[in-house]
Amino acid sequence: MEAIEVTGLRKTYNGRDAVAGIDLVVARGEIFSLLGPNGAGKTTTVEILEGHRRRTAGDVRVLGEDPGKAGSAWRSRIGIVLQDADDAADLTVHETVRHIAGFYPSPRKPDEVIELVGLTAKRNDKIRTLSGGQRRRVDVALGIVGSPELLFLDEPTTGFDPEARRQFWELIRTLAGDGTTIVLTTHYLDEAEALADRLAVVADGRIVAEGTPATLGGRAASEARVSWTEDGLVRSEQVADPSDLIRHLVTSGADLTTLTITRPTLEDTYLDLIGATR
Ligand SMILES: Nc1ncnc2c1ncn2[C@@H]1O[C@H](COP(=O)(O)OP(=O)(O)OP(=O)(O)O)[C@@H](O)[C@H]1O
Repeated sequence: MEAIEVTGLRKTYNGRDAVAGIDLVVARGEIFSLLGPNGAGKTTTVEILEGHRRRTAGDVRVLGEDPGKAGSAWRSRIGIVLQDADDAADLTVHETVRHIAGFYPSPRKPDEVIELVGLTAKRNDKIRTLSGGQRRRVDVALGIVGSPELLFLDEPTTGFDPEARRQFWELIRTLAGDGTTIVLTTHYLDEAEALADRLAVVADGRIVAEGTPATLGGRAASEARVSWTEDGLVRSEQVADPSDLIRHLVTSGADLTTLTITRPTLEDTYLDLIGATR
C-alpha cells in the first residue's frame, strides 16, 4: 500500500481554485518534497492530507484512510511540524516533549527525541528562553515524538543556522532510514535536492513537474556547458555529451586548469518551470 494516494484533488475558496486538480502518489518510506512559489497551493494540499482542511473534490487516501473522516487512531500514526507552531513557552523542553508524548499510544522516549533534535543541553530550559532556531527544533521534536509512520514537515528549517540545517538533514535521513515516510514542503531548493527521493513542483494549484531531483524537468538530459581557457581567453560551449569535446581539448593542449562542466541547477530548472506558468 502507498502512504499517500491523491486523485483529482481540488480546493476552491470563494469560487477560485487554490488546488486545481492534483494527482499524487507517495510510496512508503519515501522522502517526497513539494516545491512551489508563495500561494501555489502547497499548504492547502498538505493540510487536506493532514485532515485539517476539507477538500472541494477528489479522492485522498493517507495511510489507507480518508483524512476527512479518519479518527484518532489514524491521527496518532501521523506527525506534523507546522510553520510557526506556538509552543507552551513556560514549560521546559523536556516537560513539553513529555507532555505531548503522553497523547500517543507508542511514543519515543522524550530524552531520545531531545537528543535526536540536538537539544540535550537545553533539556531543562524554558521554551521562551530558546532562540528561534532552537524553538523550531522543539517543533520537530513534537512532530516525531509519537513515532509517526508519516511525517509532514512544512518549511522545517526556516531560521536554522547552516550547521543546524545539516544536523536536521541528518535527522531526516535517520528517520527515513527507519522507514518513516516524509512529506517535506520547502522553499529551499538545496534542501529538496539534498533530501528528497522525489519532488513535485506546484504552481497555480497544479503539479507542473514531478521527478527525482536529478531528472526533474529534463534536467539530466539538458546540455552541459563546458568552459575552459584558450590563449588567455575564456571559451565555452554547450554540448549534449561533453566526452568528445574534452578529448579534443586534451589532445589540443588547451589549458584545463580552469575547465568546468555544468548542467542546469535545480534552481534553474525550478525557475523555468514556475516562470512558464506566469
Ligand atoms: N482560508 C483561505 N481562504 C481563502 N483563500 C485561501 C485560504 N487559504 C489559502 N488561500 C489561497 O489559496 C492559495 C494557495 O494558498 P496556500 O497557502 O496553499 O499556498 P502555499 O503554496 O502554501 O504558499 P506559501 O509558500 O506562501 O506557504 C492562495 O492564493 C491563498 O491566498
